[in-house]
Amino acid sequence: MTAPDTAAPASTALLALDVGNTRLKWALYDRPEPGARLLAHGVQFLENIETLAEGDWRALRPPRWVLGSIVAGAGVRQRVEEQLELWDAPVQWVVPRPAEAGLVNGYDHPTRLGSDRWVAMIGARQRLLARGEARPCVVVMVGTAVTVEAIDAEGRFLGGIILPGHGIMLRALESGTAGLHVPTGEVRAFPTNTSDALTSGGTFAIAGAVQRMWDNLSRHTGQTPVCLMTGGAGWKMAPHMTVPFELVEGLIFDGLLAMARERFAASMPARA
Ligand SMILES: Nc1ncnc2c1ncn2[C@@H]1O[C@H](COP(=O)(O)OP(=O)(O)O)[C@@H](O)[C@H]1O
Ligand SMILES: CC(C)(COP(=O)(O)O)[C@@H](O)C(=O)NCCC(=O)O
Ligand SMILES: [K+]
Repeated sequence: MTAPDTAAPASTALLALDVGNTRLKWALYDRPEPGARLLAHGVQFLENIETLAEGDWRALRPPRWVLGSIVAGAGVRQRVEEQLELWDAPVQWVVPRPAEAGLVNGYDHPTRLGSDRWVAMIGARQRLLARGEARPCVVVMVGTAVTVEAIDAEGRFLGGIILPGHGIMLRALESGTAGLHVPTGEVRAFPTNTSDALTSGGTFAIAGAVQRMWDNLSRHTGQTPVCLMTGGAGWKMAPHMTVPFELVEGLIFDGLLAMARERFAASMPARA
């Protein structure tokens, strides 16, 4: 039996969430698969989560599915879930698996990997495959923390590193010393004042860490890796990188769409 043409079409919209330690990023798509149309998107600092249901989300097309990555704590998760009560759609929070969407998880305990790292790597792998580049890949995420992951040409996540982001590095130095309370400086090759010394130090630490992982992966695979960089503070690093890289927005959302296809596409209404 087919539904009459006059019936209102059921929503096939997907709300994708990326909840980090500083900000919640969200994107609403018309369907749960790569290539879906972006209907709306936004970002809120975690302290403003309570405004979402009455604010940004109020007039949205109601999603049928909600798929999210969260690395913030249980309290934040609870607060996000309260806002999601606006709709009937239950939320699925990603838990990294041993393998998913073409990627194999090399972590000792796969579920202990940050879900944002797993989802971004799936997004990176999909992006490379879509353009026919099954090459080793370094994935850099510059957020509250910085993560640098290594994936080989076959889609195996070999391992990755975690280091403090710009803000945490500065706050750590400020709180651990007497003489480092200074304004933000410039990145210089040879800093000659405290502000520039701190800003350059943090930037070189991140750029150097990426260089090191890129070298490790080159040596391990014997191939030249692709480097994809994403995250809220990626633009700050872009002028100072020492390996060839691409700054890509929304790697996490690419990953969430690929996972959504595997989870939800089967329950999509057949297209005319
Ligand atoms: N408007 C902005 N101005 C300056 N820095 C920003 C801005 N937005 C984001 N950032 C930087 O990006 C980081 C947050 O990036 P994001 O990817 O949202 O992190 P997370 O996923 O950890 O919440 C902040 O720690 C800050 O360094
Ligand atoms: C490393 C992270 C803190 C990064 O968080 P973010 O900067 O995106 O807020 C997060 O991915 C996390 O909590 N990971 C769990 C531990 C791990 O990945 O090994
Ligand atoms: K993140």
